Amino acid sequence: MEPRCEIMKQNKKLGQCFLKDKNIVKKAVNAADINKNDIVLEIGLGKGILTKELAKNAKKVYVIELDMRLEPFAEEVIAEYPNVEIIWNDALKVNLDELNFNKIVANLPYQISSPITFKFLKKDFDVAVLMYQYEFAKRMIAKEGTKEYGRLSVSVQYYANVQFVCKVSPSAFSPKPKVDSAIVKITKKEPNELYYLEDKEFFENVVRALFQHKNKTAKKALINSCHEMGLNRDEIKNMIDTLNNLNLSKFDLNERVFTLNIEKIVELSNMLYRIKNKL
Ligand SMILES: C[S@@+](CC[C@H](N)C(=O)[O-])C[C@H]1O[C@@H](n2cnc3c(N)ncnc32)[C@H](O)[C@@H]1O
Repeated sequence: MEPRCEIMKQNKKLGQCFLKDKNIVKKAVNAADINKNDIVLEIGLGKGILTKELAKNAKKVYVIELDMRLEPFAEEVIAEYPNVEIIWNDALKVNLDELNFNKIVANLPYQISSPITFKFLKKDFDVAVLMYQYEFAKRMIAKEGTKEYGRLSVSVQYYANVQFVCKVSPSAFSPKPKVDSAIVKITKKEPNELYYLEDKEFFENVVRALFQHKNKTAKKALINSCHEMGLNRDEIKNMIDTLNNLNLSKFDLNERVFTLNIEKIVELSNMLYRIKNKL
């Protein structure tokens, strides 16, 4: 008998464009180099096309899926691959610390791309191979000086090395999405590879403040978005004066924000933090 889901209406709000191209599925699994020691986390079961390929190669696969209408597909997958465990929940609400995985592979629901990526970056893992909307992937891997470089690029590349695997056309999915997609490979940096930060939260606030005005000079961006750092205009102006007087920094506050590399942004954040807290 045809599974119930064959007549299920796919929910676009849940990003339900399921993969049908097996070559793309294999590319994702190969990019993650899945082997029998791996415990893999996948977000979004769909009809299980990616889950099955992962389960064939891995020791165990956890899949977090929100839509319980997909249960018949889950039953079919588990009958064939008992090393699959489905967690019926919103991936944004699941406590990932309770799952012991070392790799992540997923054709993500694009509406949660940003929050789920930041949730992953807080975790330790060997590698994540993830499908994103193409434009989002380009922003993730963008380098300073390009038009795609922004808050996402800095926030992700601070914690991880990001590599473009391949572009994926709408015809790889059913139904076809209106946009191109891309597979990206994310490798977390080791703690000793990370630039030293005085304060993570303050760094995030500085990045947010700067990239609200990425075509302006760093000085103007900081003044215009001072509230993002919990400061008023006089306070930030005084801090900038102090910074200029110190004349220690490796950068020029008259540089445009989108030309600042991560090292310079970290340095700027640390200097401002020290001035603010009189350290
Ligand atoms: C793009 S489809 C991918 C499905 C399947 N892995 C594939 O490649 O064909 C995204 C899947 O994520 C599920 N989903 C959407 N939002 C979710 C959320 N917040 N938490 C968990 N699953 C979610 C959808 O129901 C859908 O099955």
